[in-house]
Parts: sequence; structure tokens; C-alpha cells
Amino acid sequence: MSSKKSDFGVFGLGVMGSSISLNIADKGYELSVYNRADSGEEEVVKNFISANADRPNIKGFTDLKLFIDSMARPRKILIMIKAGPAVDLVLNSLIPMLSEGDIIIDGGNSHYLNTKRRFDLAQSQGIEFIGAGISGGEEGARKGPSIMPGGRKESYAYVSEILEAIAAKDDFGKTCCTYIGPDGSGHFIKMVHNGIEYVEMQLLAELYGLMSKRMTNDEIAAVFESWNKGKLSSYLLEITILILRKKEGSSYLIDMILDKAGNKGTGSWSSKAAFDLGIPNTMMSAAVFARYISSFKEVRENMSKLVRTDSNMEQELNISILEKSYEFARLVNHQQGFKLMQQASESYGWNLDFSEIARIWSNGCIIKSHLMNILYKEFQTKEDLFEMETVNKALVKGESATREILMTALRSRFSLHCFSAAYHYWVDMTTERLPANLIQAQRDFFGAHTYQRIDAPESDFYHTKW
Ligand SMILES: NC(=O)C1=CN([C@@H]2O[C@H](COP(=O)(O)OP(=O)(O)OC[C@H]3O[C@@H](n4cnc5c(N)ncnc54)[C@H](OP(=O)(O)O)[C@@H]3O)[C@@H](O)[C@H]2O)C=CC1
Ligand SMILES: O=C(CO)[C@H](O)[C@H](O)COP(=O)(O)O
Repeated sequence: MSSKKSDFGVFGLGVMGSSISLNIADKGYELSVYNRADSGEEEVVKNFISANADRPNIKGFTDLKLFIDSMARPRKILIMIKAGPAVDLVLNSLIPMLSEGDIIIDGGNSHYLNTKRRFDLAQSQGIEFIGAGISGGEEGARKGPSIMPGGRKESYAYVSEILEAIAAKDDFGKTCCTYIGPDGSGHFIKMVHNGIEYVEMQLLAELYGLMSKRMTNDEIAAVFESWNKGKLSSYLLEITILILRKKEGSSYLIDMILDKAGNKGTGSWSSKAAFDLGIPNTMMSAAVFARYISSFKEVRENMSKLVRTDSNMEQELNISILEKSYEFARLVNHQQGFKLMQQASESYGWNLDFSEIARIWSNGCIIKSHLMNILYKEFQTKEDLFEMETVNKALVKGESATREILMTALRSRFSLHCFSAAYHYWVDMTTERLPANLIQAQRDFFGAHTYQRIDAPESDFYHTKW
């Protein structure tokens, strides 16, 4: 074990913490790691250190004071623990033991408003606090995640070297870690990343469900594989191909997995943020609700006995139509996700750089895709996906394909939550007059909420005695 003071500390040796620790150690930094030694967890640090005995630059601790004393100042500590109250508990014990100017990075999926609150608390005690979204799962953390740090730019300067060294690299060799903006912006961006992730996953689940009516798992995987060679390629598509082909003995594992989707909350946080900011993020909420609906397995089982569930699909699926529709829905998903970040940037004065966000999402993270590279370039001159010519053309072309897919699904009694949310959003966003005039009339009728008129200036509000 090295006697040098450590360059960095990692608090929490769970899935993410242990992988990111090895990543940091591989880059040659002196590292201290800590995990609590509560009942059942006594061996975590010991096991980690003995499994990595060939890395003398890692020192393990279960004593918080020794962990803190082992680091060079200003100390830089990444906490990689379960999001929620545990983070407050850890900060309450950690902060009083630190010295002015030390830096805590919360790398978990914390809610951005909690990050803002914790930032203020840490600052009030002379401690720097960075809320860094980290994406890439276990493999990304080990080999190079995408990192989204938010906080004071001055404090980021102290940790940028290490964070940028461990992050993934984009197609141009640049690091997939960039300073995002003040207070909770890094965690906000990670939350939206996860919202987009929920939709990308749900779209693939809907395609798989629909295609399963006429195709085997291997046939679906073969179609996805051909798509993954071109502009639709993405990490989630890639892992879906592997999942569909995975066998346990002679059975496909996917066929044995219970159809109840779990969640840890970031998708619903994204949807709530969209509601609060007034952004129609219809696909994210559809994806969250689709997971919730799936969790009512018992109800579904019982109800399925009451209705005719014969949902055979008469017609062949047209793969090229499916492909166009998938492209269409993914574009709408990204449009909605980036719109949400734009609104947050404006409302909170974060001055976010969307080209940079797309760039750091082009590798290392769960939603990395070919599309992210396109968006990285497009956002250098455009502010909205609808303004991007190639995107617009694909959306116009994809509309009729999506309509066809939706009609096929309706006829086969199969729900496409996210595809239909994408379709209706696009149709409404490209329709000059919507029936919202009736909503306004109703509001005025029962609540004197007033309405505007098409034959008068928008600044004028009217009330009628209906
Ligand atoms: N897994 C993933 O793919 C990703 C996860 N994240 C986020 O990263 C964070 C860590 O996730 P992950 O590594 O998967 O989680 P794990 O469940 O594998 O590990 C959780 C860690 O938190 C520690 N912990 C929990 N409660 C407390 C507490 N009260 N006090 C001190 N330590 C505590 C655990 O310690 P102990 O061993 O003692 O229980 C453990 O080290 C989460 O916020 C997660 O949302 C972000 C991106 C991807
Ligand atoms: O942050 C992540 C990936 O980016 C985590 O894997 C996250 O837990 C996934 O969310 P959920 O568990 O709700 O599906």
C-alpha cells in the first residue's frame, strides 16, 4: 500500500462505486475508497481490496476519519451511494469532518432540487459541492462513463482533470465529461437523460411486442441487427439484440422474464419537471405509465379473462415501415427531451450548451447513439430539432409510417404508448387550429377564466355571459 496521500476518494463501493474506483485507479491516481461497515457490510472494503491486490494505488477504509485523513487537500470525494435520504445522512457525517475548500461530488442519481439544497448547505460550511450525473451503468463506470457535473465552475476546475480522464471519449477523442452549469443543472441533465432512456427502452419494448406477434425472437433480433448498422444504431438497440438472442438451455431467457417493469424514479421526476415547466413531454410520461401499468400484473391477469384477448395479427409486418416509424418516434423523443432542458435552462438561467450535452452523450452513456453525433453538429447552429432540416424531413416521412403501425397495432389489440404519443404530439405540433377553443369556452363558462379571440389582438381577453 502506498504511503502517499490520495488524489481522490470514493465513498460507496456498490455497483457503480467499485467500477468507477477501478477506472480511477487504472488512470494512475492514488485513490482512497470507503464503504460503511454496518451489519452485513463488514467485508465490502476488505473484499474489494483483496480482489484488487495488484493495485497498490488503492487504499481501503471503513473508518471515516482515516479515510478523510488519507487524502491530499483540497480533498476530492465522490459519493456513489443510493440516492435519497442516505445522501443527506452521509453529508451530515462527512461535512463536519472536512476542511474549507474540500470538494464533495455526488455522482448518484440525486434529484436536482435536493442537489441545489445540498449545494447551499455545503457552501454555508465552506465545502464545495458538485452534483454530477454519471451514466453508463456498471460497464460504463468501469471503462468510461458520460459525466455531467453541475456546481460552481471554480470548484469543477479542481476535479476536472480526474473526471475528464475517467470519462468515455467521443468520436473525436474528446472526453465525454463537460461542465454543465450551476447548482442542480448536472443532475437535471442526468434526469432528462434517464427520461429519454425510458422512452428509448419503451419504444424497443413496443416494437418487440408487436413484432413478436408474427416473428420469432431470432427474427426480431436479425431486423434490429440490420437497423443497428445504420443511422438508428444505439447502445440500447445493441443490447436488445443480445437480450433477444440469450438462451438458457433451449429456452430464450426473455420468454422467462416476468412482464413487470421496475423503476427507481428518474423517469417520473423528468415527467414531473416537464409538467412544472410547461413542456409537453408526452413520450416520457407515456413510458413511465407503461411501466406502472405493467406492474399491475394480477389485475391484468384477471381482466384478461373477461375480455376477448384474441389479438392475432392478420397482416405481415412491413419492416421498412416499422423502421421509418422507429426513426420518427426516436426523433420526437429527442425533440421533447431537449425541449425540456431548454426550458429549464431558460427558467433557471443555466445557459446550457446543447451541442456539448449531445456530444458527451455520444459515448459512455446508456442513450449513446448515432443520432447523438448528428445532434452534436446540428445544435452548433440550431436550437430545436424541428429546425434541423434532416430531422424535419425524416419526421414528415415517418408520419404516414407511424400511422400505419398504429392502425396495425389497434387492429391487433396491441398498445403502443410511446409510438402513439409521438404521433399525436407531431400531428398537433404541425396543426394550425386545435380544438382548444372549446376548452377555453368551457373554462370561461364555468369559471369566468376569459378567452382570446381570433378576430381581436391576443392581448385582449373576453368574458361571455354564456
Ligand atoms: N447501477 C446503475 O446502472 C447506475 C446507478 N446510478 C446511481 O448511482 C448510485 C449508486 O448506485 P449503485 O452503485 O447501482 O447502487 P448499489 O446498490 O450497488 O450501491 C449502493 C451503495 O450505497 C451505499 N449506501 C446505501 N445507503 C447508505 C447509507 N445510508 N449510508 C452509507 N452508504 C449507503 C451502499 O453501502 P452498503 O454496501 O453498505 O449497503 C452501497 O455502497 C445511485 O444513486 C444510482 O441511482 C447512476 C448511473 C447508473
Ligand atoms: O441511471 C441509470 C442509467 O442511466 C440507472 O441504471 C437507473 O437506475 C435506471 O433507471 P430505472 O432503474 O428507473 O430504470
